[in-house]
Amino acid sequence: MTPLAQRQPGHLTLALPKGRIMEEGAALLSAAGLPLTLPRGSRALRHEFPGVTVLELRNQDVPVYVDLGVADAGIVGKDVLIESGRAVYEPVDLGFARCRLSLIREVGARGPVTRVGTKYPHAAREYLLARGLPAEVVKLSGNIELAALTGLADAVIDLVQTGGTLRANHLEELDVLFESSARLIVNRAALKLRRERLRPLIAALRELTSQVAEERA
Ligand SMILES: Nc1ncnc2c1ncn2[C@@H]1O[C@H](COP(=O)(O)OP(=O)(O)OP(=O)(O)O)[C@@H](O)[C@H]1O
Ligand SMILES: O=P(O)(O)OC[C@H]1O[C@H](OP(=O)(O)OP(=O)(O)O)[C@H](O)[C@@H]1O
Repeated sequence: MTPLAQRQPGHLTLALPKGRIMEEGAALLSAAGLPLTLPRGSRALRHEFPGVTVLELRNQDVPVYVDLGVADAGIVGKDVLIESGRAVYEPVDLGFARCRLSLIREVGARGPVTRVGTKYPHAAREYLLARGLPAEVVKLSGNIELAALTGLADAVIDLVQTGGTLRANHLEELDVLFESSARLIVNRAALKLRRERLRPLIAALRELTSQVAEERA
């Protein structure tokens, strides 16, 4: 991929994560006026449309591609953005993929928290440090709640939305670290170099998401 400054200023490169954000994210970008129709079942990782390229990435890689300027903008969960520590511009809360990052234990668990399993080690360490809890943090990759059920850890820090996973596994939420939703993120240099493409996109997404917020209220 050509570096930011060498790509045509009128062309946008967007980073979208495969998984639960992809479909709604692409639909919002289309509603905001970008000509995207992502193919279903394709193994292609890069999709070309008039004036727009979409890169299909893992969630954690979206802030990296945007911060390093390979993508001009992207969509990612606030949880992943916080964990990445990347100082990208975050102009729009898109209002979907709402969930919260929480401290979770087995119902009725007693004793000190000495080891915590999580996919979010930076956020977890910061949280534990702020509370003076000297627990070890173990980085895991999925089905995080199993760590609390099996004794791998005596608590986990993971996402909660409906609470269905907690109820199905006899777990309880003890504290909320932060709330999350999908965000538009933008490379700061691209905001200047591709101002005439990015400013209208940001404005359209703000307009669309404020409509969504009004409909919800
Ligand atoms: N149960 C949920 N309800 C609503 N939003 C969620 C839920 N779980 C995760 N999210 C949000 O959606 C984002 C993407 O979730 P998704 O399930 O696609 O990721 P994943 O497949 O677990 O990630 P990875 O790429 O690490 O495998 C998360 O970063 C979070 O912001
Ligand atoms: O409160 P709930 O509505 O049950 O949602 C919370 C669950 O959703 C996410 O998992 P996901 O289904 O994405 O699987 P994962 O563990 O592979 O990320 C998250 O990690 C929780 O396990």
